[in-house]
Amino acid sequence: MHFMTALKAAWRQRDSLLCVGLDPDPAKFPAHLAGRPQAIFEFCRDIVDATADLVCAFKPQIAYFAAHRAEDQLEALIDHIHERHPGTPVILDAKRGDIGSTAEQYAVEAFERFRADAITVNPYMGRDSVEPYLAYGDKGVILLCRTSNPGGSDLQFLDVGGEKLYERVARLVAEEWNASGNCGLVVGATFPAEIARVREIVGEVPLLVPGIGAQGGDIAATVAAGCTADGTGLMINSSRAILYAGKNEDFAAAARSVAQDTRAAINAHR
Ligand SMILES: O=C(O)c1cc(=O)[nH]c(=O)n1[C@@H]1O[C@H](COP(=O)(O)O)[C@@H](O)[C@H]1O
Repeated sequence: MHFMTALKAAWRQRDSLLCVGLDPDPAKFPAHLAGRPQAIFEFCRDIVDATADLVCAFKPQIAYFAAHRAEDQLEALIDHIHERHPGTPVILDAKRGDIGSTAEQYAVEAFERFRADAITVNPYMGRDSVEPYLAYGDKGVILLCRTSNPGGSDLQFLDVGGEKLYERVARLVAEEWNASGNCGLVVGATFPAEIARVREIVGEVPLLVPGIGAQGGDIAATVAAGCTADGTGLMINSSRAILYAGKNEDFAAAARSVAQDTRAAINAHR
């Protein structure tokens, strides 16, 4: 299924703009998982099973798996999501960016090895570095635009001939790179004014918005700035605040409870 079709269905069917980020850090796992060879998979699987009916997407962050030589567990996790929770889009957060021939390999990795429905990509190297992902017409390509971190301003806020660099990225994506309708943009919840500006530039293009929860972004301001006229258009990501809500064997139930509250807080402002 086309990533955008699945995303729109998930927004509607789950009544949710919440994306749960899967950033597994074994140092923060409940004690009963210590030393288990598949702990990363088991932790994420239980979070996924406890929250799937509440989300519009899951976003596994590849570094948290690769750092622990656990790419096989990432593969198993994405397979699990597709099999047990069909129709739930999986965004592989890899923030790739390289010359075309290398990008082709990254695209194979994301879409064929890991079977992700979408990937995050850094647009800094320009169009030919993004084309290998765009060539998978049914997969989502979500480009960094105005990132949530303080240092994002170092480059993204530079004036590039009468507009800021992040505005140029938004315009390029909306007007040129999105010919197949499979692009999205990353805009941090920590910068609601820029979410509004990006929404103004890109029309209905979906925005992945990390930065609520642990990074302190404002849910009400994010929703007000970024929703489209039909009350959708956003994948609002929270990772640590949901994953580590509980510290014991009931961690998945604790995660569900925070995910429920977060979805309700988002929906209260749509
Ligand atoms: O592309 C991303 O997902 C991303 C972009 C950005 O600007 N800021 C940002 O925090 N992220 C990711 O979103 C997640 C945020 O995690 P929490 O702060 O724990 O909710 C992490 O996986 C980050 O890598």
